[in-house]
Amino acid sequence: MKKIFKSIANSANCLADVLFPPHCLVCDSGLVLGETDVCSTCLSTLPTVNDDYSPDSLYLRLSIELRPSFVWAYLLFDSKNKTQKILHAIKYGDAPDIAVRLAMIWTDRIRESLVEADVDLIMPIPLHKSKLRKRGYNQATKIAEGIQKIVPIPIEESVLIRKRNLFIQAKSKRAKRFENVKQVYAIQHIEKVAGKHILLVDDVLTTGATLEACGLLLKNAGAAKVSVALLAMVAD
Ligand SMILES: O=P(O)(O)OC[C@H]1O[C@H](OP(=O)(O)OP(=O)(O)O)[C@H](O)[C@@H]1O
Ligand SMILES: NC(=O)CC[C@H](N)C(=O)O
Repeated sequence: MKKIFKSIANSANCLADVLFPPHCLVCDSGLVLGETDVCSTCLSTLPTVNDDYSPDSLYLRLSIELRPSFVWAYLLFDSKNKTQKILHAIKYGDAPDIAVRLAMIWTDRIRESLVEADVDLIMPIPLHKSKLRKRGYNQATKIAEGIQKIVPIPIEESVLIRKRNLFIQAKSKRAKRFENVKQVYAIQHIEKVAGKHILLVDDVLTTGATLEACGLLLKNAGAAKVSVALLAMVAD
């Protein structure tokens, strides 16, 4: 029975591909066999932090108080660039799979340093439960899943919580972003944090206010080290 349903679902997918051929999320060209979400040309020409920008500026955006052990960011985000299109598709366009895939590509490149960093737990920046219900997934969790497929570190989602849903960072000006994050995040089950090296994961960093707020909560709860991994960062 399961097999019959599977083959009906496969045929429906094939029919949908014929009627509505898939297009690249970035350049809108038709995708060829083997390509999903983003065409290989766009994938190979995405602006990356290391190639196009100094990764040191990411450290500078996070406070001395947080002092992350490692910071990683893959793509450079600029208004109207390819990265913005991808991140908007991930966040607002119901395209979570590309988040997993990009995280896998990127983790494969940094695999050695990630293994060496000896991280105990991955914690995606949480969404408020009402937003999670509406979006259907947390984009940061999808990125964490991609990382985990390459380097198997447990993902822990019961510690960091988003208790208020009042603000959207993407719509706020710089100073307001630091105000927004106060009182928004909280932690529970702090026994899971003590002495651990935690890798905080998010889709994009702009001011660093979100990571800072969550990272300091974890440090104050006894985390031994906090590191940071971002699919993208906004250029200064
Ligand atoms: O570095 P910052 O200035 O803090 O900005 C980064 C944050 O902004 C976005 O969240 P946003 O509230 O826009 O969206 P979401 O909750 O809908 O994912 C993004 O997902 C990061 O979490
Ligand atoms: N949340 C962010 O800071 C994303 C950067 C940008 N404002 C965008 O969404 O296009």
